[in-house]
Amino acid sequence: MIIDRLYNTVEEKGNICLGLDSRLEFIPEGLKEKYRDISKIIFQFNKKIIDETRDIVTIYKPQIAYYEAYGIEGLIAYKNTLKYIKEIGALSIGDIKRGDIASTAEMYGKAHLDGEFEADFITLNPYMGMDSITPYLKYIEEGDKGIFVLVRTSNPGAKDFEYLDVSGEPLYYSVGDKLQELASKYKGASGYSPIGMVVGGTHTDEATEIRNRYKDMFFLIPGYGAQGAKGEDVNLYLNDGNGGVVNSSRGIITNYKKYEDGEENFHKYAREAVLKMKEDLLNARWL
Ligand SMILES: O=c1ccn([C@@H]2O[C@H](COP(=O)(O)O)[C@@H](O)[C@H]2O)c(=O)[nH]1
Repeated sequence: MIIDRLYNTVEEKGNICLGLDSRLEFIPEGLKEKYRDISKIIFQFNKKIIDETRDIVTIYKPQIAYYEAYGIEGLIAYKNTLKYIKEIGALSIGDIKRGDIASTAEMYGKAHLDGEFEADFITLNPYMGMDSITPYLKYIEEGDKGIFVLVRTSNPGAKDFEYLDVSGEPLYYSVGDKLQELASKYKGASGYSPIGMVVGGTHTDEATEIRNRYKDMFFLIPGYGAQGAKGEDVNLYLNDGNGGVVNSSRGIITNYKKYEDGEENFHKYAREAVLKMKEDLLNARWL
């Protein structure tokens, strides 16, 4: 199962999920002058970063908004990035956060777990209910794919709805419990399911409770770096160093901007940021 591949890659390389939120403002001028076409500029930026980090990164997560924003050219870059990640034998999360009625969800599944935008995992928004999730199960059963569903997100606005009281508990537990029930039907050798949860690393008060309640769920943990979460925060969401991948996007891909020679060496500074993050996570584990 894809989740066992992810689990084993975490054992081998650690927890880093590198977010490819590759907006043009984040791309060095030299690369823009060299390639000119937006699709090539973005793809070459991603490729250089992937090539420089593939031995220390567990999974790559392009966020589709950063590609859609540039129209067809951006989507070509999105497609080619996912294709390249697959070609080199690395893992991908298509961060698409879709959620719609079943007949529409079927088409999202076809596009993002099978079609031109095929990724190993995709992110989903469960707000419309479990019938917006079930159309993706056939890709888990037959296509060896996985999903990460939003449960308690990293943004400040998470408090607006996700924390609303439902029978004495925050709403995110209603979502989490339903997902855990569904996930229990699909378990890999690692003990985890290809149905995982998105749990932001920026809120820590409830971290231990969430981790203990969903001990057997694999987490995608955004919020590290640019949004303020630190190693000791995100570590609360891991299970002895596994059971989750920690995403950082801006913190890695724009690290080069801090250096005078950054533009020519953007990929090297991305690697530096990954190494620093790995060390931070490792230190947090032994605190
Ligand atoms: O709760 C969530 C869910 C998804 N994200 C996504 O993760 C990255 C974070 O980027 P940074 O630059 O590291 O802040 C981005 O693609 C978000 O769309 C999230 O932040 N929080």
